[in-house]
Amino acid sequence: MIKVEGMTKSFKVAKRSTGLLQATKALFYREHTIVDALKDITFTIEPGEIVGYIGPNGAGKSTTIKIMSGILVPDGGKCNIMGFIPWKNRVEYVKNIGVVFGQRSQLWWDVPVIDSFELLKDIYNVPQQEYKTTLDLLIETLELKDIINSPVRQLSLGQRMRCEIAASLIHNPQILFLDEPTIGLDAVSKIAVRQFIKTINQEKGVTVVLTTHDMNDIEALANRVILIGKGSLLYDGKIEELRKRFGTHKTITADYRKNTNSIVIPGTSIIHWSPEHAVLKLDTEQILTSEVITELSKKVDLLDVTIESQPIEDIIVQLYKEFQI
Ligand SMILES: Nc1ncnc2c1ncn2[C@@H]1O[C@H](COP(=O)(O)OP(=O)(O)OP(=O)(O)O)[C@@H](O)[C@H]1O
Repeated sequence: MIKVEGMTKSFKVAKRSTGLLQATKALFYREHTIVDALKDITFTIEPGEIVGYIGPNGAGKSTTIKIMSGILVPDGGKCNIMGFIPWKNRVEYVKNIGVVFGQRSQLWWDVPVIDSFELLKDIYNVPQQEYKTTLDLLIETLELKDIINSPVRQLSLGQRMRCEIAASLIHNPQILFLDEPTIGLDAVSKIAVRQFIKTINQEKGVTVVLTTHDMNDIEALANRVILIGKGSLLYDGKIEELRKRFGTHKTITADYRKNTNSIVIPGTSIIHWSPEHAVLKLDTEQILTSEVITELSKKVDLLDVTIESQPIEDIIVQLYKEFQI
């Protein structure tokens, strides 16, 4: 459905000069630097997938989304989405995609939300009956009933984001590009947005490409991640695989009957210890979790044990360090 091959994009950025002399010079002659936003990016996305497109600030995520939505033209490489070249067949192509930029609004600021929806219906030529069915569904699932008649400027960020997502789906697209859809939202709104993305993916088969800095979004939604850094693709695979390969730390929390001997188990480190409670960290490449529990039960009279895998957030931070991005 989405095929990106060897995609490159650079930006020419004017160097900013400091000092009066340099600023005067810059009036006549401007120095430029080239920022390689994307270097040889290749991936394929199948219909019905939810893919998390992640990377640190400035990695090239938004640039990729902009190219895939037809807003930007790459310098090199190929991009074929549902048989379209996004920036060439833009008018026809955009009927098939929905785009949400969390930091920017596609709704008209001063008019009631419903008027923006009506306008989008006309822009995309959505038949009245189809529009009504879609709108009813969006109003119900995104809980828009009480806000749809308010102008966008009066909405909270969470309310606006729900309207943005609805707006991107008015024309029933098969692909949804979401660029940081949960940025700045409170916990409840984040969960609502995630739930909705899941629903349209499962019930309507919409393919979703999602960029986010919130790893909870990724864990809740994506089963595959594409990691980019400094414009290069660094990892493309399943989240479980990412965990297996990079998330080798586990935390074991144990409660036991009073025992004043400290707990030393090779392959583990003690994060916290008290006579009735201990928290150990282990590296599964050095010792199995089951071996640690066995050793623990030899040393203390266990009452309760919990095992926690390394949070995906930690794994990603570790990856950023490893790839030096
Ligand atoms: N219009 C532009 N002009 C000049 N440079 C740009 C432009 N757009 C992006 N860049 C540069 O390209 C690089 C990639 O930017 P991009 O916005 O794609 O990153 P990102 O991964 O989306 O970052 P963030 O997480 O901060 O949103 C950055 O170095 C950025 O400064």
